[in-house]
Formats: sequence, structure tokens, C-alpha cells
Amino acid sequence: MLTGKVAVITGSGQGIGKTCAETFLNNGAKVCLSDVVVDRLQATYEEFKLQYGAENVHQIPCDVTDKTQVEDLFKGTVDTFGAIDIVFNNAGVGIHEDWESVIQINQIGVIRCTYLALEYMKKSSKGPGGIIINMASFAGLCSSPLDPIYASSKFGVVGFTLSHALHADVVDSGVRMVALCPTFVDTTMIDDDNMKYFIEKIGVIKKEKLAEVVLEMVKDETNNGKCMVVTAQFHYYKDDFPKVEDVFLSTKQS
Ligand SMILES: NC(=O)c1ccc[n+]([C@@H]2O[C@H](COP(=O)([O-])OP(=O)(O)OC[C@H]3O[C@@H](n4cnc5c(N)ncnc54)[C@H](O)[C@@H]3O)[C@@H](O)[C@H]2O)c1
Ligand SMILES: CCCCC/C=C\C=C\[C@H](O)C/C=C\C/C=C\CCCC(=O)O
Repeated sequence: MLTGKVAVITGSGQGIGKTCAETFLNNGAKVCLSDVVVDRLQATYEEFKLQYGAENVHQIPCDVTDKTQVEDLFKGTVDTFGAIDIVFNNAGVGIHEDWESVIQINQIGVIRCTYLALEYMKKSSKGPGGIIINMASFAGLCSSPLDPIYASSKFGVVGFTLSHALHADVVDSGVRMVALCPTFVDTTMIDDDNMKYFIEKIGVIKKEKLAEVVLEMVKDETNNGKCMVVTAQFHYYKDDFPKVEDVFLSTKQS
């Protein structure tokens, strides 16, 4: 159970973010919903307020590319619920005509939210500690010619998360930092003819199943610096990323 815990989820007006919000609420957490699309956010907020009570759900519109809005998101959550224990940096876009905005939203947005959330969560700032889950993708672990920019943004999230988890600012902060790499999930993001071939080959993850894995990650207090891979068939922490000391220790001088 997550009773007494407070979660912030970016991009939670629909899709994976909305389903994870529902799973957290069902497990006793208070949730601050957030999205750049305000009418979608409002509709989800109204739905959850009826179902879970106004004391358990809050909404703050936020574009993760805007520093002031991200600051207002975390400050507003603490003002409303008293603290932040869980941040799910989920907001993202798929195939998009403007490649620079994909990097801005999917990669820089995650980095910005991580830095600002840490200020409210770390124990040295009298925060409660907790977990920051950064949404990447299986496309952040393999070459994906369908959309190299999307893949690049997600490789960036994996690299940042695994590296920042080991940074001096994080290791003693009481905050765990974890990356999430699902294959295709049943949201409108995958409504694209070019993806059909791959989807038929590897299948689709149900949002509800992915949300259960996210819940498992929240409850696992030993997962700092790990990367969770989720497929339609199984999920596991990928543990074969070399660490810098492994690379240097295994390098023979010629
Ligand atoms: N659906 C998949 O197959 C899949 C697989 C792996 C990873 N992902 C990732 O999961 C995340 C959620 O995707 P989804 O499938 O639920 O898609 P979705 O389109 O249903 O949801 C994404 C949400 O993010 C919001 N958003 C977009 N830009 C934003 C911004 N600048 N600021 C704040 N919010 C913004 C959207 O309004 C939307 O509500 C994304 O990061 C995506 O890359 C999706
Ligand atoms: C790589 C697909 C880019 C499309 C972006 C839109 C939606 C993304 C959804 C998921 O994040 C994709 C997840 C896993 C796909 C991984 C590999 C597929 C390889 C396809 C290719 O060869 O490009």
C-alpha cells in the first residue's frame, strides 16, 4: 500500500500516466495530476475526484518544457499535500514533425523535472526521500530506424537516469532514480501504420499491466540506478550496463 505517500505524474491526462495515477490512488496514495493539455487534465481530475475524493487528487497544468511551470508543479504539490514521495516523469510525445521538440519534451523535460523534484524530495532539504521514475522506452535500448530522434531522446533518459543515480547529489539523498523501458503499450501513441509490423511481431503491453510494474518499482527500496524493461511477456531489471570502473578495470594496456 502507498498510504500516506504523495505522487506527481507528468502527462497524466490520458494514457499510461492516467492509468498509473489510478493504480496509485487504488493503493492509497494522494496524486497530483499534471498535463500540458488542460481540458484533458480537467476531465481526468473530475473523474478521479468523484471516485477517490477531492482530498486525494489535485491537478496542476504543466508543460514540462517550461521551467517556471515545472517549479510551480512541485511547489504546488507540496503546498497542497505537504510533501512529494513519488515522481513519475512520464510526459512524452511519439512520432512528431518537429524533431527538436521531441528532444525538448522527452529528454530535457525529464532532466528538468528530475532536478527540480529532487530539491523537494532530498532528505538534506528536509524532504522525505522517495523515488523518481523516468519514462524511457525499449527504443532507448536498441537501434530503432523507425524514428531515430524518438530513440535518441529515450537513450538520453536511460543514460541520464543511470548516471545521475550514482551522482554525489543523489546517492545520499534518500531518493532512488530508476528508468522504465517498455515495448509497445496500448495507448493512442502507437496508432501509426508504420508500427503495425513491429506490434504484430512483439505484441502490446496493457496499460494496467505496466502500471502494476510501476507500482512494484515504487515499492522496491533497493532499485536505485536500475533500468526496468517491460515487454508483453515479461519484465526484468536490465543489469548488464557496464559501469565506468568496470570498463577501466577490464581494459588491458597494450
Ligand atoms: N505507448 C507506448 O507504446 C509507449 C512505450 C514506451 C514508452 N512510452 C512513453 O510513455 C509515455 C506516455 O506515453 P503514452 O503512450 O501514455 O502516450 P499519450 O500520448 O497517451 O500520453 C502522453 C501524455 O503526455 C502529455 N504531454 C505531451 N507533451 C507534454 C509536455 N510538453 N508537457 C506535459 N505533458 C505533455 C500528453 O498531453 C499526454 O497526455 C511517453 O513518454 C512515451 O514516450 C510509450
Ligand atoms: C521506435 C518506434 C518509434 C515510434 C515512436 C512512437 C511510439 C513509441 C512507442 C514505444 O516507446 C516504442 C517502444 C518500443 C519499440 C522498440 C523497438 C521497435 C523497433 C522499431 C524500429 O526498427 O525502428
